[in-house]
Amino acid sequence: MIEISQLSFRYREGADPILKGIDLSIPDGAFVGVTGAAGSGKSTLTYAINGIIPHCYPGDFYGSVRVDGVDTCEASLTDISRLVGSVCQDIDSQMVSSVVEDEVLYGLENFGVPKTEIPARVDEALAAMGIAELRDRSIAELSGGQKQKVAVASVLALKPRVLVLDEPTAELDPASSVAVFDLLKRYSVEHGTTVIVVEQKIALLSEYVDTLVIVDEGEIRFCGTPHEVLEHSDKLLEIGVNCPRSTSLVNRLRARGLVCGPAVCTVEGAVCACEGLLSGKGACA
Ligand SMILES: Nc1ncnc2c1ncn2[C@@H]1O[C@H](COP(=O)(O)OP(=O)(O)OP(=O)(O)O)[C@@H](O)[C@H]1O
Repeated sequence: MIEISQLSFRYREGADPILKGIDLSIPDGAFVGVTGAAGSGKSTLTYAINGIIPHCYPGDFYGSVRVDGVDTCEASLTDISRLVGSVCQDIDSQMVSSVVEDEVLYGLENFGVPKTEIPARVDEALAAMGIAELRDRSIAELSGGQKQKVAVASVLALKPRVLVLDEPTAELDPASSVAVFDLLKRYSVEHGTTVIVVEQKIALLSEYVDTLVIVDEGEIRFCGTPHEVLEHSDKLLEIGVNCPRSTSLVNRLRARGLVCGPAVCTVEGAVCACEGLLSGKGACA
C-alpha cells in the first residue's frame, strides 16, 4: 500500500512548490497511470515514491509518503529501492553494463541475492519481458524498445513490491507500446506487484490501468477509474490533457442525449456505443 498524505515539495533551486497538497492511496497490486501536461509534476510525484526526493534532490518536503508502512523520508534510498523498483525516462543513463545478462545480474549481485537464486531470477525476468533471446547481446546494439525491456527486466529481477516507470513507451512504436503494457499488466496480475506508470499516451493508459491520476500544476486534479476520469473530457482539455478521440466522440454524443452509459475508454467501447445508436437502442430515454 502506498499512502501519500498532504505532500508538497519545492526543489531547492526552484522558486515555487512543484507538488502541492497531494493525497493519494494506492492499494497493493494496483495498476496506476499518471498523466498530465508537460511540467505538471508527474516525474516529481514518482520521485516522492521511489525516494529520489528528498534523498537525491533536496528541497522543502512537507507531508508524508509511506510505501508498505515505510516512510520514504526516513528510510535510506537503498532500503526504499528494495521496495520500489524504478525505470527512469533516460534509459541510457540507467544502464551500467554492456551486455544484457550482466545488466540484469548487476542489481541482483548488488542486492546480495544468494548466488543459488540468481540464475533462476535472471531467466524469469528476461522471460517476463519476452527478451530471453537477447541475453548475450550487446546493449549498445539494441533498439530503444529492446533497451526499455532490458531496463524493466533488470528491475523485475529484484522482485520489488512496487514498480515505477517514467514514460516507458516514449521511444516505442504503437505496437511495441501495447506489447510493453501487455507484459506489465500480466506481470502485475501474476505477481501482485503495484505498477505506477507515467505516460503521455492517455489512450494506452485508459485501456490498461485500474486508476488514472491526472496531475495539473502540481495538484491531483482527477483520480479514479478511466471511466470516471474520462467523463471530464472538456475539463481535461482545458488543462492540456487530450482524451482519446473515441472518448471525446462518445462524450459529445452523450452530451446531446444520443448515447447513454458511462464514458468509454477504448475504440471497442466507442464502436459499441455507435452500434447502439445506429440500431436505435443507444438513445437515452
Ligand atoms: N531537479 C530539479 N530542480 C529544480 N526544478 C526541477 C527539477 N526537476 C524538475 N524540476 C521542475 O519541476 C517541474 C515539474 O517537472 P517534472 O519533471 O516533475 O514534470 P513532468 O510532468 O514529469 O514533465 P514532463 O512531462 O515534461 O516530463 C518543472 O518545472 C521542472 O523544471
